[in-house]
Amino acid sequence: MTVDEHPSPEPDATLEAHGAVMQMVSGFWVSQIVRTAADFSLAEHLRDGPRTAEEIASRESADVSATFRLMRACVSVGLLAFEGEGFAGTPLLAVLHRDSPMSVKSFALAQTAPGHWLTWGRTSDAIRQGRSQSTEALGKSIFDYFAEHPQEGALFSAAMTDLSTPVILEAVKELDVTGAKTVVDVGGANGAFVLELLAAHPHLEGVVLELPHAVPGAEAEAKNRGLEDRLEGVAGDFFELVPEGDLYLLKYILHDWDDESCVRILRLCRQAMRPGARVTVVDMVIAEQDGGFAPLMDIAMLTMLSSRERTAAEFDSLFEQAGLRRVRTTELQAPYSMIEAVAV
Ligand SMILES: C[S@@+](CC[C@H](N)C(=O)[O-])C[C@H]1O[C@@H](n2cnc3c(N)ncnc32)[C@H](O)[C@@H]1O
Repeated sequence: MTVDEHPSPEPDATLEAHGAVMQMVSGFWVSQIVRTAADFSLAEHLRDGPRTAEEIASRESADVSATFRLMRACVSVGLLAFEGEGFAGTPLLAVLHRDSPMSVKSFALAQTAPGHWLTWGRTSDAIRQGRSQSTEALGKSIFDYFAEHPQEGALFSAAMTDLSTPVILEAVKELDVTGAKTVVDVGGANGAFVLELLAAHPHLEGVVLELPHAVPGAEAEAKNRGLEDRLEGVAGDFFELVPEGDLYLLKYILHDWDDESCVRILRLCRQAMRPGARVTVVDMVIAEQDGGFAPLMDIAMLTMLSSRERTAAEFDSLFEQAGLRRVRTTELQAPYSMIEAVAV
């Protein structure tokens, strides 16, 4: 049905629906307000107690009146509360602190940085054409863009740690590493997954296979955690060569790629696997009729990378084509699952 053929007026249109959809549409204002709160380090400045807009503006070299207006808007979205003449942080603000164990600061900054922001602006074109719009928006794929904009690339790697931490903590508890010595984090960004596993199991050694621009981030994170002696950063391309190992971690990797590319990555893991080795995939598992978070990520994957979230059957098909067989699926916090596979 075209728009012109649509019956009008729409009988179900209510004031509540008007308000709810208005709120959805202005969601991007909120994204930018949260980004700016992170950019101006409000969580860090307010950690030890309330402060006035003048104090924040002076610390951040910003306009006083505009800073007041930003902070007032932060009250509207629940990050701040009015406190006397100034503002205090709420529990929501606490996770914008860079040192919070549950920090989402890098994620807030990365999602609103040009690589994602400009590409998301072309979502209608992504749906019309059924493919990513990063070339139109950025002139290249997002990973090539990050290689040319290393600061934004580093921010993305840190954002992946933010996004991943709760899921990693669960996965590490569930993952059986018996018999494994070398763990390869394939496209591991800052290595958050493998480093958490190394911390839990002192007999393990880790490798982060990453694009050259992302390897220093993994090495720095290993050093931060005092694990640099047990982690090797390998600059490479997982479409060309995957290092030998006993356990392969592919977290949020397969959802970045089309089926053919996924099979190629998995086949290279299969070829490099030592006897008895396993591949562990952590990704969302989507259902055909899914009304949760996974369909939103699915659109992000389409728009950014021409890729997708997959059903359990679609993962099985990838494994089969790569000479692997699924042996275990563990549901992590919805909609994530950990899927383990072995060589056929
Ligand atoms: C969505 S992120 C996932 C990062 C990490 N596994 C996690 O879950 O936090 C995808 C990662 O794959 C890396 N990557 C992309 N193409 C690659 C390639 N050809 N070879 C190696 N790494 C690659 C990116 O640099 C990025 O860090």
